[in-house]
This record gives sequence, structure tokens and C-alpha cells, in this order.
Amino acid sequence: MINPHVSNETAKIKTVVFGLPNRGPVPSLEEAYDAKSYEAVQKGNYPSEQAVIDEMSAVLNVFKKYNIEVLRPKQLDHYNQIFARDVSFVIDDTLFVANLISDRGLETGAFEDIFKSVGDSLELMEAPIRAEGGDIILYNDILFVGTCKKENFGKFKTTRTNYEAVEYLKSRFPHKHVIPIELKKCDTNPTKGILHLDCAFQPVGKDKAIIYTEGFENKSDAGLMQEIFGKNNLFEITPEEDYYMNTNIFSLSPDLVISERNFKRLNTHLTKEWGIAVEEVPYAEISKMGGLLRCSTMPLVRE
Ligand SMILES: NC(=O)NCCC[C@H](N)C(=O)O
Repeated sequence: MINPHVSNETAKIKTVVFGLPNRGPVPSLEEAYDAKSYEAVQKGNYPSEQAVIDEMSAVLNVFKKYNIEVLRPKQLDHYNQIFARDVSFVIDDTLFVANLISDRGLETGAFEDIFKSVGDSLELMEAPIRAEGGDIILYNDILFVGTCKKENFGKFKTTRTNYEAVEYLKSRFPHKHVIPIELKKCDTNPTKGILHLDCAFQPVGKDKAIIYTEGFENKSDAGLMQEIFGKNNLFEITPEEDYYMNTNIFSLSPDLVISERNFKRLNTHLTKEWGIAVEEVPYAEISKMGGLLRCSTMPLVRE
């Protein structure tokens, strides 16, 4: 029996669910459900099965090095199971089952044993609520929820978390400040839209964050982040860095992260300016499917 517990993005990780290195068949343009996959299909450079296996093995080695307990979903046939983050998410002591986009619907069943392992600490997000873990970002008494302009929900495949989810989480966690962040959306051009909130923002350390404010629909949300974290505690990334998903690293503790080896400016800032050690891994191929390190990890227990 596991007692799920996560209240922020950075406390020492004990147990993590890590996606499987199955990328499924290469989708057609019509089947792609995020802009980076769309672009990779269009350009003919969708990652190979072997590249995905190699990149995820490098992350597994880091988990092993730090004695982190790793759980895996059950393997499905011919299905993309890399991005465990979105399938479910822990808020405080409850494991929520996401209500995923239907294109990813089979991923939930593959988590059955993980859901069973938490006993009664399980709760379903049901229609009309739509929510995916990439949009849920915890910062202790603050809960950031990535969403989009109300009139855009359902018009894009990259709209995954709706205002019904925001309202539900407000009532479910009355002691938390639930802050919706509207994201720009575009299904075909990754430079014009943001899939999930963790593709434009993530707290690191104890009081800092990596941020891409150009991905936010409202300028006021950039101001709000400055109020919460303070200007010097925000590392603003460039459009090019966002294209490669620099916000989407994974914290093992407040002073240790796993990051992509090509994120030179970010990794230098983390180590030299913020005293956060970086385990560098190759993950650039996986980024072509619209997710990176946060997206493929789902923390079940942090300290
Ligand atoms: N949290 C995330 O941003 N997850 C990445 C999911 C990528 C996947 N291709 C999707 O569109 O759902």
C-alpha cells in the first residue's frame, strides 16, 4: 500500500511513475494531437523506437543512482506510453485520475495496478471536468492550473484542462490559492502555442521558477508570477529554448534536477547562480513528441 504525497514540484522524490519507452506507430498528420508531433510528422523526423529506448534508459540510470523507487504502467500494444505525467497526478494526499484527451484514452487502463496501490486515496476526474497532469503545478499552498480562454476549449486538440477543472479544484482544496493560467494554443505550429502549463513554467529549488511568459495568454499572469516568486527568482527562457522545452526538467530534490544535456544556458544558470546540481541526459528526440522530462514522470511520493 502506498500513501501518495506531493505538495510541490521539488521536495525529495521517493516514488515516481515513469512512462514506458513505447512510442506507438508514427501518426498521420490528422492523427497527431500536439503541435510538436505534427511538425515531426510533417518534417519526417519523428523519433525512432530505439532513440526513445536509449533516452529513457539514461533517465532510469539516474533514478537508480539515487535509489528512487520507479513504478511503470502495464505495457499496451502499439500505443504511446511515454508521457506518464498526464494520466494522473497527486495533489497533497490524493491520486487523481485525469480525464485525458480521448486520443490517449487507453493509457489510463495501463495504470490500474498503480491506482490499486493507493487504496482509498484515489479520486476520478470525471466529465465535464477535463484535466491532464501537465497542467497541474503544485507550489505548496498555491495550485497553478494551465487552461485556455473559455471559448477556445475543445477547438484545439492541445486544450486539455478546462475551467470546470479549475472550479472543481477550488472547491476541493479550499485552503489553496488555485490560480488558472491561460495558455496560447495552436495544434500545428509549436512556436505559436503551449500544450500544457509545464511546457511554459515550472518551479525549481525552494522559491524559484523557469518561465516562458510569451506562452501565457494574459500579460497579467506574468506579473502575478513576479509577485509570487520575485523577478530575480525567475529564469525567463527564449522562444527557441521553449521550442526545445527548457521548462520541462524534473526535480529530484530542491538542489538536484534531471535536465536535457543541450540546455546549456539553463543548466549553467541552475548550477552556477542557483546552486542546483544537474544530472544531464539526452532527451531531444522525445521532445519531438511534445513532452520532456516532467511529462514522462509522475511523482507518487515526495517527502
Ligand atoms: N505534460 C506534457 O506536456 N506532456 C506531453 C504530452 C505529449 C503528447 N504528445 C500529448 O499531446 O498529449
